[in-house]
Amino acid sequence: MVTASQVYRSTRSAEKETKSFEAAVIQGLASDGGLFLPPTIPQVSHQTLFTKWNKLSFQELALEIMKLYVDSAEIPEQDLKNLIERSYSTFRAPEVTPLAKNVTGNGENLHVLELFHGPTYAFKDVALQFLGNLFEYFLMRTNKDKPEGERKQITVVGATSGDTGSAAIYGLRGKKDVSVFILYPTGRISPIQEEQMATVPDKNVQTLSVKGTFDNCQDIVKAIFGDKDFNSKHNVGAVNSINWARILAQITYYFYAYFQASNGENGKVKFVVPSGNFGDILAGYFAKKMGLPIEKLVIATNENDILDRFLKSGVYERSDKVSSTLSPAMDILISSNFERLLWYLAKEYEAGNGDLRAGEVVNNWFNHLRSEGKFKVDQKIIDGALKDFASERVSDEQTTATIKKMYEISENPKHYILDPHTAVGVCATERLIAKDKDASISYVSLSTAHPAKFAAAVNNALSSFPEYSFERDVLPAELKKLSTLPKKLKFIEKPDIELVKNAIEEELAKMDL
Ligand SMILES: Cc1ncc(COP(=O)(O)O)c(C=O)c1O
Ligand SMILES: N[C@@H](CCOP(=O)(O)O)C(=O)O
Repeated sequence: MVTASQVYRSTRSAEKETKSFEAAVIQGLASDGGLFLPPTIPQVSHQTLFTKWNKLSFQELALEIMKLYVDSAEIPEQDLKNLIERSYSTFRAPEVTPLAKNVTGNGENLHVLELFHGPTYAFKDVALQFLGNLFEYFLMRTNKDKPEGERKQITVVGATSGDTGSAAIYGLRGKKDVSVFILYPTGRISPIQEEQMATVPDKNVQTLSVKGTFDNCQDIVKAIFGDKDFNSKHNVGAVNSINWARILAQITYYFYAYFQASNGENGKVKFVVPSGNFGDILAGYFAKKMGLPIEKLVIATNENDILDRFLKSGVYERSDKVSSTLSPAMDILISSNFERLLWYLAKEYEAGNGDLRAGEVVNNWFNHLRSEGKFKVDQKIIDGALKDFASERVSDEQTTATIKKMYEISENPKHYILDPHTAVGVCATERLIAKDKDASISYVSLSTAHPAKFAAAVNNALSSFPEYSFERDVLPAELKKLSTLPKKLKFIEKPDIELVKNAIEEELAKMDL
């Protein structure tokens, strides 16, 4: 029997009908421009958490969590188990997302959750290795026994500020009946991030370098989803955290890390998440609402601080200009996934727990955002958000200082090197430790990328140390060789949807999928 956590509704929907998991994943963005979510978040008892789940492997946890959101009539348990096993077999760490415990070694209980052991050295791999296999699973089932020419094909279109792009490409490269087009802002990602995308030779992959910002790219992707003719002609698919499967797959490491940090007990654990599009920490929100007793979810932003400003003012307002920072993957003006949190808050505090009323409230807020560039919520919404979230804003100067300090003081291991996004989180974590003065609290700071992806920021912080060498201490051989490979890139001279659609159709015509 399908449950209310295994069907999906748009954050802006006033429709009674809900969609299946497969429909939500394949469609990506709802036709009303909203994001799909489960109207009810499933609950897990403390007994289950602390007598069963606390003993499970990453893969076993992923299965137990995903079963709660996917009806077995849609994906039989054994198939889901196989998808999970295959998705995480590509990770370099047997634990998939290992926790570096007590990194500073001075009783601060500062643990670093290493999410970068996947194929592209960023946390996006955890979801996109799974999503790539999920797309393939659904397409193979849809196309079973269909002759060539009648098979359904998906045209995945994504926007990246650096990491989603390569993770999506590595998750979908070479897969049958799928083409992948990734848009990124020219000159606003690191050299290695560009090389990771552009050096993939697979015929079903094309990277588009767009002269503009990430927000321009994200707006174009959302507009393409809204172009009914183009979408119905090409079956556009989403790999950004627009796609619910991205959030679902990221829930696992919050449970896994909590149990590692608390030694499987019911302890006080705070998670600090370097945030931009809000997809990563939103998965932590689902874990918390499912019953994992997380003390607090802390949003750590760089100078692009819409999330920090909202929690402190209740105003969700797009800044005029995006700041280029040392943590470019978070150089985002509008956090796409925040809408999902707002729906749950609207449902609880504005809509009398009504799904459709919540959709109306969210729709109104985003109509205001579109027409006036901002909207303000009632204090009860903010008070509700603050029960689960806190936020900190970290400058570039503080980011660099944190990379330097951690290199100097870390004990487990010594000379621990942070990428700038992780450093934003660790800086925020150290503020919490100083503020809380509570040795009973464990702090899990998410490390969202390997430092090798951000050479400029890491070298800027550490080059004064005579014993430090980026080539020797940071850069893995498989990333080092990328600079020697030919690049496959297409330049789009301005952030224009028609130029992008034409480029996609030009390349599709050449692809023999
Ligand atoms: C390395 C890195 N850290 C942090 C973030 C922020 O994650 P989210 O966008 O899910 O908030 C991103 C991407 O956005 C990223 O690529
Ligand atoms: N920082 C992201 C931006 C897109 O975020 P997503 O989670 O919606 O894919 C990136 O690395 O591209």
